[in-house]
Amino acid sequence: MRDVDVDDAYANLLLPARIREAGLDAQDAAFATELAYGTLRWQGHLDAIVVAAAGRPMDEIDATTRSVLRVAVHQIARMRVPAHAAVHESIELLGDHRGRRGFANAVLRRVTATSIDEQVDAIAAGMSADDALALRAAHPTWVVRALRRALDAEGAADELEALLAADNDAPRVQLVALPGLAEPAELGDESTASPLGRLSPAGDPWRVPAVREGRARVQDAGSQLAALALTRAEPVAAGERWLDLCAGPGGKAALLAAEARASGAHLEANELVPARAGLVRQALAAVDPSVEVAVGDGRRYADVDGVYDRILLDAPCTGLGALRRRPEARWRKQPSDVPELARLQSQLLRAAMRAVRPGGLVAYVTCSPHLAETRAIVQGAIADGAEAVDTRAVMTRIAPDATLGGTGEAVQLWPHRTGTDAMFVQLLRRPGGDAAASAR
Ligand SMILES: C[S@@+](CC[C@H](N)C(=O)[O-])C[C@H]1O[C@@H](n2cnc3c(N)ncnc32)[C@H](O)[C@@H]1O
Repeated sequence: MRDVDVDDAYANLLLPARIREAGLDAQDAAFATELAYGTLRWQGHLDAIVVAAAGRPMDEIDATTRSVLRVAVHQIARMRVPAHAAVHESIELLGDHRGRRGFANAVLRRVTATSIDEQVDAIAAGMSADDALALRAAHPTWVVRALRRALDAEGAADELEALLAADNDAPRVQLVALPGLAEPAELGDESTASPLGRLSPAGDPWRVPAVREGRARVQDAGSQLAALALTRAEPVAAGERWLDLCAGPGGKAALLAAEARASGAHLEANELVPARAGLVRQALAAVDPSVEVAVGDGRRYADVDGVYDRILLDAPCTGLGALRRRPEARWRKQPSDVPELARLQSQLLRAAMRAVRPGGLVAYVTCSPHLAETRAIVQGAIADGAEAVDTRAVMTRIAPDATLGGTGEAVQLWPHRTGTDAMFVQLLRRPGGDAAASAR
């Protein structure tokens, strides 16, 4: 917790390694995971309780004590750990540092003196309605507002609380059976929104042989649907050239590569960050090691005119649609990230629309429902001449049972409806070319 707090470590990379080092059994590993991920998801909420009890802001509490207090209050507020046990174990984590122990003891005595609900009600009194909702649902207020605007755009603002609750639920791991290499039935019995997907059986997904053998992967069903929208929008002609423009770490590239192999298309991948390009190569190794992975800024494809038949632009974004999978992410993002990302997204989409051939398809995808990263970017491309393809019709054909959101011809998936991350998908066609070229 301290490494995430102080060094900006990623919990989902750090925790599995720490659990392995500690040699925890499955039950203790599950408990440690809920302690860490739950505390990180609820951090803003827990901090408000700690600050009220401590009478000082979090940044005036040393990092170790801060982390210990958050974990302790999470156990008291949200897990079924008896308060005396949570307090005792937490204080022990502070070793023999008398100052920290005394302070933490005093704070936790206050926290355990009344019910958590009463404390939260007292903190919320006098707050604006948005701030109070943000406190109760443990999201920053600007994120609550952005999510409400995105839901409101499709007339579903009344689903906001359900969405916030879904963000706070630990999601089950979802798997994809790579076409031509594995069948979904090999992965388990519980289906997902994707025709290629299954919920991972409880425990480590590596216990599933197809996952160990690289024939299946961990992947959210929303990501699967986004990739399939591009590959299955219309028939593939042998020899088509596909590009995954922002491919790292390679989840969708692996699925695109399997789809390309099955249909006689050729995939190329590109990624800005060299280390992430390495992850793309790893992801592709079991599917098609011959896929070329270029390293560089995707905006340079603006100089490549009309070369590709299909391009996936899974754009760098705020990730506000995947908050349930990245426990600490919501507290790290800033509203000021949005305009900067939107500028990059527009430039990348302009490059993709140039690099695709006339009549070819670009899938613009984000794992964020923020309207500035979704609708506004697509509207910009359409103003520049791109043609919107009815993505809803394509997705309905691929996933007939999924409850699709979105406005116009775009698809917006939602965790509380489809059990997926909140992926946004819009297929765009470069004007010109002829219909025959699309179905060569
Ligand atoms: C949303 S992620 C892509 C996820 C990937 N499609 C997958 O399914 O695993 C966006 C990626 O774009 C990369 N990126 C950021 N800026 C870029 C740029 N200017 N050109 C190319 N890639 C970029 C990021 O490093 C990141 O790996």
